[in-house]
Amino acid sequence: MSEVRESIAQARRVVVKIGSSSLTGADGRLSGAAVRRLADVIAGVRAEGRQVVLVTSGAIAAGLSPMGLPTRPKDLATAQATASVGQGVLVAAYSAAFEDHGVTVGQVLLTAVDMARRSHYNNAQRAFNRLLDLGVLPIVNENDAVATDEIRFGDNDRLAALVATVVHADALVLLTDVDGLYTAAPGTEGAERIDEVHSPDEIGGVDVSKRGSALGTGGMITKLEAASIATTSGISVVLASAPSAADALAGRRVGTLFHATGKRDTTRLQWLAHAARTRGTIVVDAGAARALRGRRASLLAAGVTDVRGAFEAGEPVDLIGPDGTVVARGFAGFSADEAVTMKGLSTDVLRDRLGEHFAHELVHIDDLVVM
Ligand SMILES: Nc1ncnc2c1ncn2[C@@H]1O[C@H](COP(=O)(O)OP(=O)(O)O)[C@@H](O)[C@H]1O
Ligand SMILES: N[C@@H](CCC(=O)OP(=O)(O)O)C(=O)O
Repeated sequence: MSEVRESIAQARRVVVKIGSSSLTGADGRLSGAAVRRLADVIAGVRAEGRQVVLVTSGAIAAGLSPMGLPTRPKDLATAQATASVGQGVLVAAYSAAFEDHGVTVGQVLLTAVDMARRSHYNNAQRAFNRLLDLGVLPIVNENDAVATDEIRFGDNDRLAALVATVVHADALVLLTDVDGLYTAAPGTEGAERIDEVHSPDEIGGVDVSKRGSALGTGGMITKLEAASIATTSGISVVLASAPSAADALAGRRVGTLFHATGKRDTTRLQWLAHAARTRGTIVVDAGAARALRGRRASLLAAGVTDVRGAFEAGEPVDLIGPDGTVVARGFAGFSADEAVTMKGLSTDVLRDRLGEHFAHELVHIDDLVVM
């Protein structure tokens, strides 16, 4: 067994994600020392000529003190306000820490829609590429201040995996408060660290049900989802503890390595096929199902017989045929409520009855993947 994980050691473009639990002290507040330690490690990686995108949680944790709050707020509005205050504090802490290394940082705040809709996705991709070309370190977080319950990721694990696909990263390093994936939650008797995962089947029996820390949101479940998104897109993943960040990035045998299973340079559509949780279902007639299977056409409202679930425009939906089999997955061009009023109508009728805005595909051909 090789001592160095080449897929990580050789990675030229790396997305590093750090969770709230690793950025906070015992009091649950942002730890300046933790921010500086991470900045030291990332500056070292960049000095080797590698490019890094940092996805960092911690906005809510950083907002607790200025807002005079003892614990993470439960209601969405207060969480949004706290994140809005804390995000500035968080990025200021990183800016100062990276300035000591002569590294300029740029803040990028994303919502789930930015990762789903083609136009937003392309826009984000262009911004990342230019920041990296200019030698800037992009610092990413979810745009918590405007993300509603329906559309928010909530955890940053899946966001980090999607960012890794957007920037065509070679590797994704997830830093957390535990030194890898265990066969059961750490502390459980007999739980052992898993060194490498070659395929999802190997970890089918792993218990990830135990929640993470009070500040972290996703626990291990969202980390495994993130690993699945990235590895099926050809990106190797290491899950490791924050103190072992330097070793993890150097490819030393710390944490858990998830080997890439898919091809590199996949698009957001492969993510859609493999890992997206769909928010609803659009039932199509036999003709539309044939056209979709032949990858010949967008889905028009005329071919839709039923709409199920509650989805917003831009969210992933299953497209199923009259026999109930999933034909394709796509990003909906309209919300479920809108789709219900549009179903079965031709484009001309939609234009006449509902106006120009509705005279469009329900799912554009560029926004769907045949299953
Ligand atoms: N099988 C498992 N292996 C490792 N950790 C697990 C497992 N099941 C649950 N966990 C929990 O997941 C936690 C990490 O998730 P979380 O607190 O959300 O971290 P972060 O803030 O870094 O996203 C660990 O502290 C651990 O308690
Ligand atoms: N966007 C939120 C992060 C949410 C969160 O806690 O994520 P994580 O710690 O990665 O599970 C914040 O900055 O507070």
